[in-house]
Amino acid sequence: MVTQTTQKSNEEIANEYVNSVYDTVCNRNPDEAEFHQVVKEIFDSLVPVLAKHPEYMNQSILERIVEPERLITFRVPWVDDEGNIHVNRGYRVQFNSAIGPYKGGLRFHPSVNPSVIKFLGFEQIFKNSLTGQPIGGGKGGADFDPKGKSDAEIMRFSQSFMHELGQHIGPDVDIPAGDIGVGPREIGYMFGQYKKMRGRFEAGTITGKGMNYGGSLVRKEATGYGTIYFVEKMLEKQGISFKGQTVAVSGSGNVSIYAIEKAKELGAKVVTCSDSDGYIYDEKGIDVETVKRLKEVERRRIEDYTDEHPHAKYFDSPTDVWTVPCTVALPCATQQEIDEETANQLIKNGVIAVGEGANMPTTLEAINIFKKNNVQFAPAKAANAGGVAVSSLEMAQNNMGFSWSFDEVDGRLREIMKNIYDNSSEAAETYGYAGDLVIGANISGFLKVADAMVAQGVV
Ligand SMILES: NC(=O)c1ccc[n+]([C@@H]2O[C@H](COP(=O)([O-])OP(=O)(O)OC[C@H]3O[C@@H](n4cnc5c(N)ncnc54)[C@H](O)[C@@H]3O)[C@@H](O)[C@H]2O)c1
Repeated sequence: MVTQTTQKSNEEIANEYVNSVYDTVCNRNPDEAEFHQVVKEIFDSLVPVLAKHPEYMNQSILERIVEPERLITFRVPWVDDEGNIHVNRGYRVQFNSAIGPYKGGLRFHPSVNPSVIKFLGFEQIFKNSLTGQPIGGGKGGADFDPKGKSDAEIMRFSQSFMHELGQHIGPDVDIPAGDIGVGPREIGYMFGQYKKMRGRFEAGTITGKGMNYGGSLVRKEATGYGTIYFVEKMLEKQGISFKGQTVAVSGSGNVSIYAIEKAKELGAKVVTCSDSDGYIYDEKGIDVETVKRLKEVERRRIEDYTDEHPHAKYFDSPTDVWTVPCTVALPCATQQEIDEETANQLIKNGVIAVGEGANMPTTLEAINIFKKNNVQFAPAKAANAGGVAVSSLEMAQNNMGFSWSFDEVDGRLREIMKNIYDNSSEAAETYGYAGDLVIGANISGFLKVADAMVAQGVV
C-alpha cells in the first residue's frame, strides 16, 4: 500500500476553502461584479486567519457571513410634478446582526441594483465592527435619480420609499442613514414619514437627522474628517504630516467637502474637487465655502465654481481629476474611480498616499499597484468608518436623551479613527502582513463578527 506523504499545509487548506466558497458565491449570484469583487478582496485576506483558526472553517463562517440574513426588494411608486406616475425599485439588505442591529446608509442613484447594495452591505459588516461600536451590517437604497428633481418630488419619493422600508426597521432592528443622493433633506422627509406611520417619535431609528430633532453634531463632517484623521495617522507612521501636501479630492458631496475642510485645516493644499460632470483645478487651493454653498445650499453643478474663482479651471471629464499632480489622493465620490492606468499615472506624478473616502473607489489591480510601489493605502472600510461611527454616537445620544458638544463628538471620532488604525495595523502585523492596512482592516473587522457568530450558534 502506498501512503500519502504530502500533507497539505493549513494555509493550503484555508486557501482551498476560501476559493470554494468564493466559487459558490459567484455561481449563486451571477452578474454581480461589485459583490464578487468585495467578497474576493475580503476572503483572500482571511486565509492566514483561517489557517491559524480552523474552527471558523468547521463552523462554516464564510458560507454564513456571505449570505445576507435578509434582502428586501420593494416597489416605490411616486407622482411627479406633472402628475405622471413613476415606479422605482427599493432595496434593503440586512446582512449581519451578530454584533448589533443592522446599520448602514441608503443610496438614491440610478446605478443601484442588488450587486451594489450587497457589496456595500457586506463591506459594512466589517466596517461597523472596526468602529468598536455594537452595530451590525446593512445597506439600502433605490435606483432613483434625484438629479433635476424638485423638492416636492424628492419629498414624495422619500415618503413612498419609507412607507415600505418603515415596516422593516426600528431602533433595535435596523437603523438606516444617508449615502449618495441621501442627505439631511431626504433623511428629514423619511423620518417624518416613519414618525407618522408609527405614531411615535423614535429618534433612534434613523441617523443623520437635523440638529433640532435628534441629530448629532459632527455627523455631517464625520466621514470626511474621519478619513483625514485616519490618513493623518498613516502618514504620521512614516514621519510625515498633512502640512505642505498637495491633495487631490474627487467629488463635492458630503464626504469630499469635509475631507477638504479638514485637510486644509491641517495645512495641506487641496487643488481639486469634482462632480459627475467634470472637475475643478484650483492651483491656489479649493475654496471650501464656495463648494459648500454651491452643493449644500444652491444644489448647483461644480462647473459654477469658476464664476467666483475665474483663475480656477474646469474640465468636463471627471475621471481625469487623477491626472492632476498630487502627493495625497482622496477618492471621495463613487466606486471604481481609480483603475490600473490611473494608479500608474498617480505614481508617476509623485503620489505618496491614497485614502479611500468613498466606498470601493479603487480597483483590486490598482490597490496592488499602490502596494507594490510603497504608496501608503488607507482602505475604505477603515478610512471612511467615521460616518457610521458618529451615527452610532447619534444613536447613543438618542437613547440617553441628550446631546454632546461638537468637541466631545469630534474627540470621540478622532479616538475611534486612531483605534481603527491601531487595530488594523496590529492585525496585519500579527498575521504576517505588517503595514498592509487592507488585510489588517479585513482581519480586525472579521474576528469580532466571526467570534460572535460562533458564540450564537447556527442561526
Ligand atoms: N456620507 C457618508 O457618511 C458616507 C460614509 C461612508 C462612505 N460613504 C461613501 O462616500 C461616497 C460619497 O458619498 P457622499 O455621502 O459624499 O455622497 P454625495 O451624494 O453627498 O456626494 C457624491 C459626490 O460624488 C459625485 N459623483 C457621483 N458620481 C460621480 C462620478 N461618476 N464621477 C465623479 N463624481 C461623481 C457627485 O457629484 C457628488 O459630488 C460614496 O461611495 C459613499 O458610499 C459615504
